[in-house]
Amino acid sequence: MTESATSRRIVFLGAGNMASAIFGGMLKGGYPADAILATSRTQARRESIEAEYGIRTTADNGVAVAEADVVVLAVKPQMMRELCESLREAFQARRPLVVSVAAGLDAATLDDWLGGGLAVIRCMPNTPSLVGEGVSGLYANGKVSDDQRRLTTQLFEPVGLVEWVDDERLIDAVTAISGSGPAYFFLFIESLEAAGVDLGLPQESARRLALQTAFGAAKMARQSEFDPAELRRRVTSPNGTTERAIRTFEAAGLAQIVDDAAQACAERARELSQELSQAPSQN
Ligand SMILES: NC(=O)C1=CN([C@@H]2O[C@H](COP(=O)(O)OP(=O)(O)OC[C@H]3O[C@@H](n4cnc5c(N)ncnc54)[C@H](OP(=O)(O)O)[C@@H]3O)[C@@H](O)[C@H]2O)C=CC1
Ligand SMILES: O=C(O)[C@@H]1CCC=N1
Repeated sequence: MTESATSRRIVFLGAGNMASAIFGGMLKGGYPADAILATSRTQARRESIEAEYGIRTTADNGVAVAEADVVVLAVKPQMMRELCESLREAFQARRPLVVSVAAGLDAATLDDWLGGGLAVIRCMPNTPSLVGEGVSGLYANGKVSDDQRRLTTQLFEPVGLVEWVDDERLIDAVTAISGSGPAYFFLFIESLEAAGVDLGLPQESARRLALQTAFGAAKMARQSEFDPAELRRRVTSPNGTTERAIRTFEAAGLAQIVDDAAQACAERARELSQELSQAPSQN
Protein backbone atom coordinates (compact mmCIF):
# COMPACT_ATOMS: atom_id res chain seq x y z
CA MET A 1 0.00 0.00 0.00
CA THR A 2 1.33 3.48 -0.82
CA GLU A 3 2.11 5.98 1.91
CA SER A 4 -0.78 8.21 0.80
CA ALA A 5 -3.24 5.34 1.43
CA THR A 6 -1.83 4.41 4.83
CA SER A 7 -1.90 8.00 6.03
CA ARG A 8 -5.71 8.17 5.62
CA ARG A 9 -7.81 7.78 8.72
CA ILE A 10 -10.41 5.14 8.10
CA VAL A 11 -13.45 4.75 10.32
CA PHE A 12 -15.79 1.75 10.37
CA LEU A 13 -19.30 2.48 11.66
CA GLY A 14 -20.24 -0.99 12.88
CA ALA A 15 -17.61 -3.57 13.73
CA GLY A 16 -19.41 -6.84 13.03
CA ASN A 17 -18.59 -9.79 10.78
CA MET A 18 -17.98 -7.87 7.56
CA ALA A 19 -16.19 -4.84 9.01
CA SER A 20 -13.84 -7.00 11.08
CA ALA A 21 -13.08 -9.18 8.03
CA ILE A 22 -12.09 -6.01 6.12
CA PHE A 23 -10.05 -4.27 8.80
CA GLY A 24 -8.55 -7.61 9.87
CA GLY A 25 -7.42 -8.12 6.27
CA MET A 26 -6.14 -4.53 5.99
CA LEU A 27 -4.06 -4.97 9.14
CA LYS A 28 -2.57 -8.21 7.80
CA GLY A 29 -1.78 -6.27 4.60
CA GLY A 30 0.22 -3.70 6.61
CA TYR A 31 -2.31 -0.94 7.23
CA PRO A 32 -1.32 0.86 10.47
CA ALA A 33 -3.60 -0.06 13.39
CA ASP A 34 -3.62 3.50 14.77
CA ALA A 35 -5.14 4.80 11.52
CA ILE A 36 -8.23 2.57 11.93
CA LEU A 37 -11.12 3.36 14.27
CA ALA A 38 -14.24 1.20 14.61
CA THR A 39 -17.49 1.90 16.40
CA SER A 40 -19.81 -0.43 18.25
CA ARG A 41 -22.56 0.20 20.78
CA THR A 42 -21.56 -2.78 22.92
CA GLN A 43 -18.69 -2.37 25.36
CA ALA A 44 -17.80 -6.07 25.36
CA ARG A 45 -17.56 -6.01 21.56
CA ARG A 46 -15.33 -2.91 21.64
CA GLU A 47 -13.03 -4.55 24.18
CA SER A 48 -12.77 -7.76 22.17
CA ILE A 49 -12.05 -5.82 18.93
CA GLU A 50 -9.30 -3.81 20.65
CA ALA A 51 -7.77 -6.96 22.15
CA GLU A 52 -7.92 -9.00 18.93
CA TYR A 53 -6.98 -6.35 16.35
CA GLY A 54 -5.19 -3.61 18.30
CA ILE A 55 -7.25 -0.86 16.65
CA ARG A 56 -9.03 1.97 18.46
CA THR A 57 -12.78 1.78 19.12
CA THR A 58 -15.51 4.11 20.36
CA ALA A 59 -19.25 4.06 20.94
CA ASP A 60 -19.51 7.63 19.65
CA ASN A 61 -20.18 7.59 15.90
CA GLY A 62 -20.15 11.41 15.65
CA VAL A 63 -16.68 11.71 17.19
CA ALA A 64 -15.48 8.94 14.87
CA VAL A 65 -16.81 10.67 11.72
CA ALA A 66 -15.19 13.95 12.81
CA GLU A 67 -11.71 12.43 12.43
CA ALA A 68 -12.34 10.35 9.29
CA ASP A 69 -10.92 10.65 5.79
CA VAL A 70 -12.91 7.58 4.80
CA VAL A 71 -16.03 6.27 6.57
CA VAL A 72 -17.05 2.67 5.92
CA LEU A 73 -20.75 2.18 6.69
CA ALA A 74 -20.95 -1.40 7.97
CA VAL A 75 -24.17 -1.82 9.95
CA LYS A 76 -27.08 -3.98 8.79
CA PRO A 77 -29.07 -2.37 5.94
CA GLN A 78 -32.14 -2.08 8.20
CA MET A 79 -30.17 0.08 10.68
CA MET A 80 -28.55 2.32 8.10
CA ARG A 81 -31.19 5.03 7.75
CA GLU A 82 -31.36 5.79 11.46
CA LEU A 83 -27.56 5.80 11.70
CA CYS A 84 -27.04 8.05 8.66
CA GLU A 85 -29.74 10.55 9.56
CA SER A 86 -28.43 10.85 13.11
CA LEU A 87 -24.96 11.70 11.71
CA ARG A 88 -25.97 14.16 9.00
CA GLU A 89 -24.33 17.17 10.64
CA ALA A 90 -21.09 15.32 11.30
CA PHE A 91 -20.93 14.10 7.68
CA GLN A 92 -21.74 17.51 6.25
CA ALA A 93 -19.11 19.16 8.47
CA ARG A 94 -16.34 16.66 7.66
CA ARG A 95 -17.39 15.49 4.15
CA PRO A 96 -15.35 12.27 4.20
CA LEU A 97 -15.38 9.71 1.41
CA VAL A 98 -18.28 7.37 2.22
CA VAL A 99 -17.93 3.66 1.46
CA SER A 100 -21.06 1.61 2.14
CA VAL A 101 -20.88 -2.18 2.28
CA ALA A 102 -24.63 -2.59 2.83
CA ALA A 103 -26.47 -4.96 0.52
CA GLY A 104 -29.27 -3.42 -1.51
CA LEU A 105 -28.87 0.24 -0.51
CA ASP A 106 -28.19 2.54 -3.44
CA ALA A 107 -25.72 5.40 -3.37
CA ALA A 108 -28.35 8.11 -3.99
CA THR A 109 -30.46 6.96 -1.04
CA LEU A 110 -27.45 6.86 1.28
CA ASP A 111 -26.31 10.28 0.09
CA ASP A 112 -29.80 11.66 0.69
CA TRP A 113 -29.87 10.23 4.25
CA LEU A 114 -26.46 11.82 4.89
CA GLY A 115 -27.59 15.28 3.76
CA GLY A 116 -26.53 15.17 0.11
CA GLY A 117 -23.59 16.13 -2.08
CA LEU A 118 -21.17 13.50 -0.75
CA ALA A 119 -18.73 11.24 -2.57
CA VAL A 120 -20.27 7.78 -2.07
CA ILE A 121 -18.83 4.43 -3.06
CA ARG A 122 -20.86 1.26 -2.83
CA CYS A 123 -18.73 -1.72 -2.00
CA MET A 124 -19.91 -5.32 -2.02
CA PRO A 125 -17.15 -7.22 -0.19
CA ASN A 126 -17.11 -10.76 1.15
CA THR A 127 -15.83 -12.32 4.35
CA PRO A 128 -12.75 -14.10 2.89
CA SER A 129 -11.31 -10.55 3.01
CA LEU A 130 -10.16 -11.60 6.47
CA VAL A 131 -7.62 -13.97 4.94
CA GLY A 132 -6.67 -11.63 2.08
CA GLU A 133 -8.73 -13.64 -0.43
CA GLY A 134 -11.84 -11.50 -0.64
CA VAL A 135 -13.66 -9.93 -3.55
CA SER A 136 -14.79 -6.30 -3.41
CA GLY A 137 -17.17 -5.09 -6.12
CA LEU A 138 -17.12 -1.28 -6.20
CA TYR A 139 -19.32 1.45 -7.71
CA ALA A 140 -18.64 5.18 -7.40
CA ASN A 141 -21.22 7.97 -7.63
CA GLY A 142 -20.55 11.13 -9.67
CA LYS A 143 -18.93 13.00 -6.75
CA VAL A 144 -16.08 10.51 -6.34
CA SER A 145 -12.79 11.86 -7.71
CA ASP A 146 -10.17 9.80 -9.54
CA ASP A 147 -7.93 10.15 -6.48
CA GLN A 148 -10.67 8.76 -4.23
CA ARG A 149 -11.17 5.82 -6.62
CA ARG A 150 -7.44 5.10 -6.53
CA LEU A 151 -7.41 5.39 -2.74
CA THR A 152 -10.33 2.96 -2.41
CA THR A 153 -8.62 0.49 -4.74
CA GLN A 154 -5.48 0.76 -2.60
CA LEU A 155 -7.49 0.21 0.59
CA PHE A 156 -9.33 -2.87 -0.66
CA GLU A 157 -6.61 -4.55 -2.77
CA PRO A 158 -4.76 -5.93 0.27
CA VAL A 159 -7.91 -7.88 1.21
CA GLY A 160 -8.42 -9.44 -2.22
CA LEU A 161 -9.66 -8.85 -5.75
CA VAL A 162 -11.06 -5.40 -6.53
CA GLU A 163 -13.61 -5.15 -9.34
CA TRP A 164 -15.15 -1.79 -10.34
CA VAL A 165 -18.54 -1.69 -12.08
CA ASP A 166 -19.88 1.32 -14.01
CA ASP A 167 -23.55 0.45 -13.66
CA GLU A 168 -24.75 0.50 -10.05
CA ARG A 169 -27.35 -2.21 -10.76
CA LEU A 170 -24.47 -4.65 -11.27
CA ILE A 171 -23.70 -4.43 -7.54
CA ASP A 172 -26.73 -6.71 -7.04
CA ALA A 173 -25.11 -9.22 -9.42
CA VAL A 174 -21.84 -8.93 -7.49
CA THR A 175 -23.82 -9.61 -4.30
CA ALA A 176 -25.33 -12.75 -5.88
CA ILE A 177 -21.97 -14.14 -7.01
CA SER A 178 -19.25 -13.05 -4.59
CA GLY A 179 -20.92 -11.14 -1.73
CA SER A 180 -23.12 -14.07 -0.70
CA GLY A 181 -21.00 -16.60 -2.61
CA PRO A 182 -18.80 -17.78 0.27
CA ALA A 183 -21.95 -19.15 1.94
CA TYR A 184 -22.70 -21.27 -1.17
CA PHE A 185 -19.23 -22.81 -1.07
CA PHE A 186 -19.43 -23.37 2.70
CA LEU A 187 -22.76 -25.16 2.11
CA PHE A 188 -21.15 -27.36 -0.53
CA ILE A 189 -18.26 -28.18 1.83
CA GLU A 190 -20.76 -29.01 4.60
CA SER A 191 -22.65 -31.32 2.20
CA LEU A 192 -19.47 -33.02 0.99
CA GLU A 193 -18.38 -33.57 4.58
CA ALA A 194 -21.78 -35.10 5.43
CA ALA A 195 -21.54 -37.36 2.37
CA GLY A 196 -18.11 -38.52 3.54
CA VAL A 197 -19.55 -39.41 6.94
CA ASP A 198 -22.39 -41.31 5.22
CA LEU A 199 -19.75 -43.28 3.35
CA GLY A 200 -18.07 -44.24 6.63
CA LEU A 201 -15.31 -41.64 7.10
CA PRO A 202 -14.79 -40.19 10.58
CA GLN A 203 -16.25 -36.65 10.67
CA GLU A 204 -12.94 -34.85 11.22
CA SER A 205 -11.37 -36.78 8.39
CA ALA A 206 -14.35 -36.07 6.08
CA ARG A 207 -14.03 -32.36 6.90
CA ARG A 208 -10.29 -32.32 6.18
CA LEU A 209 -10.85 -34.05 2.84
CA ALA A 210 -13.71 -31.75 1.82
CA LEU A 211 -11.86 -28.58 2.86
CA GLN A 212 -8.57 -29.47 1.20
CA THR A 213 -10.35 -30.53 -1.98
CA ALA A 214 -12.25 -27.23 -2.16
CA PHE A 215 -9.06 -25.28 -1.51
CA GLY A 216 -6.99 -27.33 -3.96
CA ALA A 217 -9.59 -27.11 -6.71
CA ALA A 218 -9.96 -23.32 -6.32
CA LYS A 219 -6.20 -22.79 -6.22
CA MET A 220 -5.64 -25.00 -9.24
CA ALA A 221 -8.47 -23.37 -11.22
CA ARG A 222 -7.05 -19.93 -10.47
CA GLN A 223 -3.50 -20.84 -11.48
CA SER A 224 -4.26 -23.06 -14.46
CA GLU A 225 -4.04 -22.09 -18.12
CA PHE A 226 -7.18 -24.24 -18.65
CA ASP A 227 -10.72 -23.18 -17.85
CA PRO A 228 -12.72 -24.92 -15.08
CA ALA A 229 -14.68 -27.04 -17.58
CA GLU A 230 -11.44 -28.48 -19.02
CA LEU A 231 -10.06 -29.14 -15.52
CA ARG A 232 -13.30 -30.96 -14.71
CA ARG A 233 -13.00 -33.08 -17.86
CA ARG A 234 -9.45 -34.03 -16.81
CA VAL A 235 -10.79 -35.52 -13.56
CA THR A 236 -13.63 -37.30 -15.34
CA SER A 237 -12.44 -40.57 -16.87
CA PRO A 238 -14.81 -42.09 -19.45
CA ASN A 239 -17.07 -44.54 -17.68
CA GLY A 240 -15.19 -43.87 -14.44
CA THR A 241 -16.27 -42.81 -10.97
CA THR A 242 -16.45 -39.00 -11.43
CA GLU A 243 -18.70 -39.37 -14.46
CA ARG A 244 -21.35 -41.06 -12.28
CA ALA A 245 -21.18 -38.25 -9.73
CA ILE A 246 -21.32 -35.50 -12.38
CA ARG A 247 -24.30 -37.18 -14.05
CA THR A 248 -26.06 -37.22 -10.69
CA PHE A 249 -25.46 -33.48 -10.29
CA GLU A 250 -26.64 -32.83 -13.84
CA ALA A 251 -29.76 -34.98 -13.44
CA ALA A 252 -30.66 -32.92 -10.36
CA GLY A 253 -30.23 -29.73 -12.41
CA LEU A 254 -27.26 -28.27 -10.53
CA ALA A 255 -26.57 -25.47 -13.06
CA GLN A 256 -30.23 -24.40 -12.95
CA ILE A 257 -30.27 -24.57 -9.15
CA VAL A 258 -27.20 -22.31 -8.96
CA ASP A 259 -28.73 -19.88 -11.45
CA ASP A 260 -32.03 -19.83 -9.51
CA ALA A 261 -30.16 -19.20 -6.24
CA ALA A 262 -28.16 -16.30 -7.71
CA GLN A 263 -31.32 -14.79 -9.24
CA ALA A 264 -33.11 -15.09 -5.88
CA CYS A 265 -30.19 -13.40 -4.14
CA ALA A 266 -30.11 -10.47 -6.58
CA GLU A 267 -33.89 -10.19 -6.36
CA ARG A 268 -33.65 -9.94 -2.55
CA ALA A 269 -31.06 -7.14 -2.93
CA ARG A 270 -33.49 -5.25 -5.19
CA GLU A 271 -36.34 -5.86 -2.73
CA LEU A 272 -34.21 -4.58 0.17
CA SER A 273 -33.49 -1.46 -1.83
CA GLN A 274 -37.23 -0.82 -2.33
CA GLU A 275 -38.15 -1.65 1.27
CA LEU A 276 -35.44 0.49 2.83
CA SER A 277 -35.59 3.52 0.58
CA GLN A 278 -39.36 3.77 1.00
CA ALA A 279 -39.52 3.14 4.77
CA PRO A 280 -40.47 6.28 6.71
CA SER A 281 -37.71 8.12 8.56
CA GLN A 282 -37.50 7.32 12.29
CA ASN A 283 -36.20 10.80 13.12
N1 LIG B 1 -21.60 -10.72 6.38
C1 LIG B 1 -21.28 -10.72 5.09
O1 LIG B 1 -20.79 -11.73 4.53
C2 LIG B 1 -21.50 -9.48 4.27
C3 LIG B 1 -22.14 -8.37 4.78
N2 LIG B 1 -22.32 -7.26 4.02
C4 LIG B 1 -22.98 -6.08 4.59
O2 LIG B 1 -22.24 -5.68 5.73
C5 LIG B 1 -23.10 -5.01 6.64
C6 LIG B 1 -22.86 -5.56 8.04
O3 LIG B 1 -23.18 -6.96 8.01
P1 LIG B 1 -22.55 -7.95 9.07
O4 LIG B 1 -21.17 -7.51 9.40
O5 LIG B 1 -22.79 -9.30 8.56
O6 LIG B 1 -23.50 -7.65 10.32
P2 LIG B 1 -23.13 -7.72 11.88
O7 LIG B 1 -24.45 -7.74 12.59
O8 LIG B 1 -22.13 -8.78 12.13
O9 LIG B 1 -22.42 -6.31 12.15
C7 LIG B 1 -23.10 -5.12 12.25
C8 LIG B 1 -22.58 -4.41 13.48
O10 LIG B 1 -23.11 -3.10 13.51
C9 LIG B 1 -23.07 -2.70 14.86
N3 LIG B 1 -24.01 -1.59 15.00
C10 LIG B 1 -25.35 -1.60 14.85
N4 LIG B 1 -25.85 -0.36 15.04
C11 LIG B 1 -24.78 0.44 15.30
C12 LIG B 1 -24.64 1.82 15.58
N5 LIG B 1 -25.68 2.63 15.64
N6 LIG B 1 -23.40 2.30 15.80
C13 LIG B 1 -22.32 1.50 15.75
N7 LIG B 1 -22.40 0.17 15.49
C14 LIG B 1 -23.61 -0.34 15.28
C15 LIG B 1 -23.45 -3.93 15.67
O11 LIG B 1 -22.71 -3.96 16.86
P3 LIG B 1 -23.27 -3.35 18.24
O12 LIG B 1 -24.61 -3.98 18.44
O13 LIG B 1 -22.22 -3.75 19.22
O14 LIG B 1 -23.33 -1.89 18.03
C16 LIG B 1 -22.96 -5.08 14.78
O15 LIG B 1 -21.82 -5.74 15.29
C17 LIG B 1 -24.53 -5.22 6.15
O16 LIG B 1 -25.02 -4.01 5.63
C18 LIG B 1 -24.41 -6.29 5.08
O17 LIG B 1 -25.32 -6.12 4.03
C19 LIG B 1 -21.82 -7.16 2.75
C20 LIG B 1 -21.17 -8.21 2.20
C21 LIG B 1 -20.99 -9.48 2.88
O1 LIG C 1 -26.79 -11.95 3.51
C1 LIG C 1 -26.62 -10.71 3.41
O2 LIG C 1 -27.61 -9.96 3.31
C2 LIG C 1 -25.22 -10.14 3.36
C3 LIG C 1 -24.98 -9.38 2.11
C4 LIG C 1 -24.06 -10.23 1.27
C5 LIG C 1 -23.65 -11.29 2.20
N1 LIG C 1 -24.25 -11.20 3.34
